[in-house]
Amino acid sequence: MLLRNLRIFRSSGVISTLPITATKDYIHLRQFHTSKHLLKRSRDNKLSKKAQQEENRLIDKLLEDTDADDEIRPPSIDIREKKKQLALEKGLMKAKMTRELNEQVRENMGVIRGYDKLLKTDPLQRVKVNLDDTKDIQKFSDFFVHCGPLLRTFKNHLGSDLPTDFQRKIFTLSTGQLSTIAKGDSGSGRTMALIMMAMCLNRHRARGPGVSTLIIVKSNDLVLKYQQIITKVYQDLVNLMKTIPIPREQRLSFENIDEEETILKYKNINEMAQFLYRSDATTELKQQEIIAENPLPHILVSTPHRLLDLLSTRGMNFLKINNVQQILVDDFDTMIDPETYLDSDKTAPVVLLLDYVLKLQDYNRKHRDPHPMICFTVSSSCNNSLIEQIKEEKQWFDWKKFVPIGSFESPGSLPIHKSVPDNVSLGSVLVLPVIDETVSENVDNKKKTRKSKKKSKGKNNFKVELYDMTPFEYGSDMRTWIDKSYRTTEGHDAYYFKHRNKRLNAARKVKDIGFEILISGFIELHKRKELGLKQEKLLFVHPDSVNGTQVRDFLKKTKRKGKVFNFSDGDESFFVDDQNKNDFLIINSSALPSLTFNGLKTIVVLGNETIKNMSNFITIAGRIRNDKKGLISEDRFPELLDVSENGQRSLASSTTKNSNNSDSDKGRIFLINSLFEFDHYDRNYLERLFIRGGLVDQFSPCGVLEPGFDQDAYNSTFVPDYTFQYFNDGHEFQLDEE
Ligand SMILES: Nc1ncnc2c1ncn2[C@@H]1O[C@H](COP(=O)(O)OP(=O)(O)OP(=O)(O)O)[C@@H](O)[C@H]1O
Repeated sequence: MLLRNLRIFRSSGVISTLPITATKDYIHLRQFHTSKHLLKRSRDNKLSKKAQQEENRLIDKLLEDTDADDEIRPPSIDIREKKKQLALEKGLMKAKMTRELNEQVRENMGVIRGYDKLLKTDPLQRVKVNLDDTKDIQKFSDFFVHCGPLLRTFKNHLGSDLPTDFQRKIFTLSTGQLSTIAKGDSGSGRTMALIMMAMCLNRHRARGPGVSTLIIVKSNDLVLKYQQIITKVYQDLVNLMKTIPIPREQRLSFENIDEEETILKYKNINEMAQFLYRSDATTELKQQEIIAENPLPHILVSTPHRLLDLLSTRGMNFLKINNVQQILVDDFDTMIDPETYLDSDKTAPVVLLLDYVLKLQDYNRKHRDPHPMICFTVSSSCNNSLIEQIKEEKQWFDWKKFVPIGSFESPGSLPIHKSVPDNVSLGSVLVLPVIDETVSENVDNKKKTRKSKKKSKGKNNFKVELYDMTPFEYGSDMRTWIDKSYRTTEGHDAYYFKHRNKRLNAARKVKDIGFEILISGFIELHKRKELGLKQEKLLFVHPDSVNGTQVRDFLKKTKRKGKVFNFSDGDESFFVDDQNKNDFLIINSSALPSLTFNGLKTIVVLGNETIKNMSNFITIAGRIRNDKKGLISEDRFPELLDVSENGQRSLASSTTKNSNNSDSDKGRIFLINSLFEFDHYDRNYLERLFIRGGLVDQFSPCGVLEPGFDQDAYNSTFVPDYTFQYFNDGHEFQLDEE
């Protein structure tokens, strides 16, 4: 073989001699390299066409032989294989790098404070905020250019031009039209963020006419809240523009904005924004008339129900939402099943609406951003399975332009930081009804006097005793918290809700008595001077099974006045409005999301049943604000876990307290349950809520512990079904079913 090749080379006239040495391997190697080298040279030589053909034929043959004959192929240098291998590795490396970068972006976006130049990946390159790295404080104007006067109006409205941490994150993404599911704590400025994003948006010219921002909110009250804020800001803006005492042209250059690009181009509020909610026939008709006159408002705010009503009765030509630039959903998780999210038997109206609206969008348009930007705000109790489900089941997002805000992964599904802020303490009161001998004697006594008859009329034949529920000892071991929250068969929300529903199906009369016990308990509590409840205005939160007027009527017994919440009456400012002489504001727990009650310090919750689920619990507690603006500062949500060297997690900041709320800054929640009904499952539900809320601070309002609580019997009802194991770094653990 070797000799044959040598002959070929000689006959091609390219070489005359080839060094042959005694070592076989050396010959192979040397020959291989030399052959290749000479082959290349021979191709380069200017031979006659015929000679070249012959040359090529021979070269090809040689190459074939080279490939076929292992003897002359150097054992470890197969160039083609090597090349393939390299290409593969390069590809893999590139994919790995892209993955790593994406992960880095995703992680960093959770804590992003602005534009980080170093992370040059697709999503971040889209972010247009070009912040000076040395600048720590960003203002609204860093995110929204061309909105000078509007931002000035917002500044007047909020008393500040500094965004909250949550707002910084969501505004950063919106500058690049990046979609998000944004997790935010109570009072982090979520609602205001959406309002600003809608009002400061300049519609892409290429999109043509249409509704620019569709905002979907849970309740009628919330639509009214959006209406109130948007209308006020718009009016203030119009007034501001009227008062600027310089000619229009100069005014524009002075402000360095193009006025036509701002919302001032809309001639009136109806052109700028419209608000849809279910109401009486006249109001609904009025809403339709406004749409008919102004079919393309810049902003459309609606509840899912009302928009579905309109789309099904009037069709999509009536309301042009087929070409929106942004879809913003406030408190998305409160509109779906809070436990199973989309995996529920019933499709939630908001899901139906999003399916429909997003199908309507014209994806084939040839402008740069055909897919609308979508932002959902969600509460801090949401976990990763929400994003996973939406990814699996829905075509809503363009995932290439999606970055979540906040951490959806958490060790053991416990929150990384508190979700019930530490400006709130909770006292759990148990009410024991005791037969009141004096009243029952009077009732039984056939020979009652007229006076005693009068006295017993309308009075219960029981009195009440109040006790503190035994506070939960959280301990400092994270494994115990996880065990208690997730790993017991009977200690699950689904199990508890079934149990609770059975009780809710009881006869009306039984329920009424239960309710009466709770209110009587509150009346007794209210008398206790040391709690100072008589000097305060209180928020009364009640469950669906009673209505506000019932609660108000019962509360008359305290000789203080109550008012059932009505947004239109300006009840958000109930606690700071000195003109309002009522003492109690009464509201259903489902109506609470997104309401801001400035000055609120004390909440009374009527029974476990009022707390619908974890997210509702966070919402109730999140109504108490420690800041005059109505925000809750970030440091009120401290980290829950402190990972020590041995991988054990120790309690970072929260402890059980047995005080009557000595911290004057703290708000109080009085949760009232009837000892008559309160069983292990109720207690366990609370324990899980308290742990998952971030080890809620507890206080003891009554100073007397409940009688007869058997801690061992309770513990043995909720035994963990799983064990787990820590990895060295203390973060990871593995569940093993026992
Ligand atoms: N950047 C800001 N500067 C000052 N005040 C603000 C700012 N953002 C919002 N606020 C005010 O803080 C209060 C709460 O804001 P907002 O309702 O947006 O919070 P939220 O996160 O939606 O609260 P919730 O827990 O009710 O959902 C409002 O009165 C609002 O006007």
